[in-house]
Amino acid sequence: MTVRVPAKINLCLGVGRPRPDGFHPLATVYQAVDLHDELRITARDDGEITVAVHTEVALPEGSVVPESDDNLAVRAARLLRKHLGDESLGADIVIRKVIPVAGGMAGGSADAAAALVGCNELWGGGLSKLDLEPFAAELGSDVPFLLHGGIAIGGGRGETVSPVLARGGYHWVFATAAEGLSTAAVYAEFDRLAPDAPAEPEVPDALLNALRAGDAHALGLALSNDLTEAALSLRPELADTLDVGLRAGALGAIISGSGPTTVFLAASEQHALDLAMALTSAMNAADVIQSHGPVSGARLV
Ligand SMILES: C[C@@](CO)(OP(=O)(O)O)[C@H](O)COP(=O)(O)OP(=O)(O)OC[C@H]1O[C@@H](n2ccc(N)nc2=O)[C@H](O)[C@@H]1O
Ligand SMILES: Nc1ncnc2c1ncn2[C@@H]1O[C@H](COP(=O)(O)OP(=O)(O)O)[C@@H](O)[C@H]1O
Repeated sequence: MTVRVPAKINLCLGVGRPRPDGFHPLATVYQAVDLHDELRITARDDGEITVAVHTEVALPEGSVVPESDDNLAVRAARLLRKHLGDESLGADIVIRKVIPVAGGMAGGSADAAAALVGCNELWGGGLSKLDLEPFAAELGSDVPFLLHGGIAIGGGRGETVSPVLARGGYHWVFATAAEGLSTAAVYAEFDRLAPDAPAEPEVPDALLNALRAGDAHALGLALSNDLTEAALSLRPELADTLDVGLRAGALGAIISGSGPTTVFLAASEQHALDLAMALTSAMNAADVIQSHGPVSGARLV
């Protein structure tokens, strides 16, 4: 069986001061975008769960996608099996990795969501996506969103998702970086730079109004990310990439999640092509990718 699962971007990312458990309260709006990993999963009846990764993107320096029990897809399969209570259930998982690794686009979380959906089907678990949500949340803060996809508000530490009234589709350009960024390191830098962050961050009304109206120009102006300063402090050169996109007429430019991928909103497919050309010519990105969203979450094909 094959499962396709998208990457995500955060249209806004409001971050509060850390909770007693160390996680940061978030007020974010996720959008799933047309950049997919694919998992082929076959059943085995000896209780073994294996993973192989075929990487179709340049891996950032120093990054690896583990082909071991540390892979988030394997952790997801093991967690589901524990719930189903049958140790003889096994699977061979082959990941075709297209989502940039350690880029702030939730590629590992996407694979975890896909493994939950695929193994549930393969092993006859009979669980709905809603039933899978608690397992998703245990695996990572942005895994529940990737079960559903589309556009959704993320609250709590990112794991509680609720739908957003939105219309229209959006054209995006992504610029990836040669070196990944650790999510935990960016949050730690945020704590250093913003000791007075609010206890309860909020989603800006302007963003929700832009989505309700399907207005790309208004959305471009409303894009925001509270981790920007922290990501730029660790990677100052990302400011140049954001500048290149804005000078080339992007409706908005932000860092994706904890970075280092940068995200640019275009007015049309042709405009996205122009932006992509400008970003490629500037030669400060590892790769430049055109995409669109929203798209649906993890699904069997
Ligand atoms: C920043 C975001 C924005 O959507 O995405 P990425 O840039 O990683 O894709 C997410 O908050 C990342 O979510 P995810 O990658 O699932 O994080 P987790 O595995 O739950 O946690 C990894 C580490 O990030 C920090 N963390 C994560 C979420 C959160 N609300 N507060 C945190 O402080 C913690 O240090 C934690 O140990
Ligand atoms: N299936 C997977 N795909 C990608 N990374 C994974 C996977 N399983 C574990 N990881 C680990 O998670 C780290 C974060 O990767 P990723 O989810 O791609 O980025 P981000 O958290 O920035 O969105 C990687 O450096 C990798 O070591």
